[in-house]
Amino acid sequence: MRKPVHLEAGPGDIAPLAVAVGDPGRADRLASSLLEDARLVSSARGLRVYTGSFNGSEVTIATHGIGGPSAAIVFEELRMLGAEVMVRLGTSGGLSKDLRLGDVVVAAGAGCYWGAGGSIQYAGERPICLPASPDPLLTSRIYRGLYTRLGGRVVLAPVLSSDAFYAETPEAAGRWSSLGMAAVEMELHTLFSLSWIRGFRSAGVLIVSDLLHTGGFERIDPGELAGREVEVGKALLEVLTGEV
Ligand SMILES: CSC[C@H]1O[C@H](OP(=O)(O)O)[C@H](O)[C@@H]1O
Ligand SMILES: Nc1ncnc2[nH]cnc12
Repeated sequence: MRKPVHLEAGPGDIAPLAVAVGDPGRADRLASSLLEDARLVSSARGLRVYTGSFNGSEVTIATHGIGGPSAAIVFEELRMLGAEVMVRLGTSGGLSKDLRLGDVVVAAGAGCYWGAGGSIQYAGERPICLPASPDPLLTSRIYRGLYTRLGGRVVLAPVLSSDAFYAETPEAAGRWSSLGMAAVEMELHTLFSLSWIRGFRSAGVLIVSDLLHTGGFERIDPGELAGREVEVGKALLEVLTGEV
């Protein structure tokens, strides 16, 4: 197996259980609010990675940056350093009219534009469609655990991983929604595809931070999002480190 060339962490710095986030500020918040004895094990390129403990279990909280290609490098290197389970805790734009700001989407799968996110380059010379599905048992456990802990504001549905945040339009959002996807984000197609290629378990949990179906790109208040990240992060870590 190759050695990491981006993360500065070494052997023993990464826990088997990793929560991955796009925003380094979210990694800071989750580590300081939820982990005991958190230590910063990498900050190369501003992608801060912490390892500490939650409920007596060792956990890594890692930043993967924005977009599939950046995220793929971090997922690959976390795997090289010993991660066996990776759960992305991200934000997303709501496509389904049933979603409100702050709701949570647990990803049942991820679509993408053909060739997006760097994933296609893993598919070989005559590209095939990679299976972009999370670990089904882990996903079911997370969905049930979050539904109970977050008072039901949780849906289980496929999402779209886009490569172009500012190219999204209400029309595109309507089309994606009509194809069955509840929310749009940017890295889960890459995470799910890689999980089967590299042999780790994955799942995706997304807080709805903006609504695309309203046409106005309505966005959550930053303070409310920060609080919701910690609330959802705590519930997620309880599920991931608990029994069953
Ligand atoms: C809001 S900019 C796009 C950025 O946000 C989403 O996830 P995260 O909040 O974890 O960064 C999306 O997937 C992109 O990474
Ligand atoms: N509209 C959106 N598109 C992609 N990623 C997002 N993350 C939060 N909102 C998003």
